[in-house]
Amino acid sequence: MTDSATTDPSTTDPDASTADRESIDPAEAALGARGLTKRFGELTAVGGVDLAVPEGELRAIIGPNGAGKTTFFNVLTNALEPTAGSVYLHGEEITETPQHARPHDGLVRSFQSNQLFTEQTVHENVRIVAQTAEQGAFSLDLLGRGRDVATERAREVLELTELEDLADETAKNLSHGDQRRLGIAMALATDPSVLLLDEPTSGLGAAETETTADLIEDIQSELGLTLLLIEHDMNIVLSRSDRITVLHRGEVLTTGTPAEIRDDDEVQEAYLGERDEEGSP
Ligand SMILES: Nc1ncnc2c1ncn2[C@@H]1O[C@H](COP(=O)(O)OP(=O)(O)OP(=O)(O)O)[C@@H](O)[C@H]1O
Repeated sequence: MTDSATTDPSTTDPDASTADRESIDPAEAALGARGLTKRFGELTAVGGVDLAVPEGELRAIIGPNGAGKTTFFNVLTNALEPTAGSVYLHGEEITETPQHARPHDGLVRSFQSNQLFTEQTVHENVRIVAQTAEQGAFSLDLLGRGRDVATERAREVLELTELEDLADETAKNLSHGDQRRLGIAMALATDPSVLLLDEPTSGLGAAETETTADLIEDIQSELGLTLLLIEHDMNIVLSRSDRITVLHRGEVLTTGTPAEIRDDDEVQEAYLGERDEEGSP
């Protein structure tokens, strides 16, 4: 885990703005956002969010249902065009970069199960993505070098994600948890520097949740990736994240270390308030 707690001004200044709670400027972060906003008509799903994730940090994004987490991911990747604000990747502004070009810059989101090539093997799924990522470098690839590089990359990624034993299995036959793992492997095949994971453990049982969390921690430490993770499982969030950003009604409620977030009254109120509104105990 990265030790960034010592530079967190929110520990000394309770009135610090949300931007001040970040230890660095968004424009200098591995992944940054400034004033990022997405409106759907009258509804502001994401309203002026500032985020600055340093290199190598595992940052979780949490918040009650409807807080804007998925919309925030969508505007970071330009799957949805932001209404306002800026996005930065390794110090470069990428707000105008189209969605399809962002993996080339290193910003990648894990593949969802509906994006798998279900009739292909696990190895083919990863190789196809690796080869597509290589295409720029090997566009006149008459000797098939791109395919060789992609095959080798797929082998490395399957080893890293512990999918080698399932390499020849057809993707549609995988368990839910292994399909999630394959979605992460496919993202890694593009050689990202910043990886976005949207609820990687949702719908998984306790054992598969733990193995997926172990995998996420392993790939972060082995590849030195910067990771942004939307996650509902608070045990995972509190035990695995370096820092946590809490979204509430489209805005950053606070950012802090797991210990700070666990003890934050405002965070507890946000979650409890939401439960009250839903009528749950
Ligand atoms: N395409 C859309 N058109 C209109 N409203 C939308 C759209 N996408 C999301 N919203 C609304 O924006 C708000 C934020 O939704 P979002 O899915 O980003 O929240 P979330 O924090 O990811 O929620 P959950 O934890 O339930 O997945 C919600 O009120 C949602 O209904």
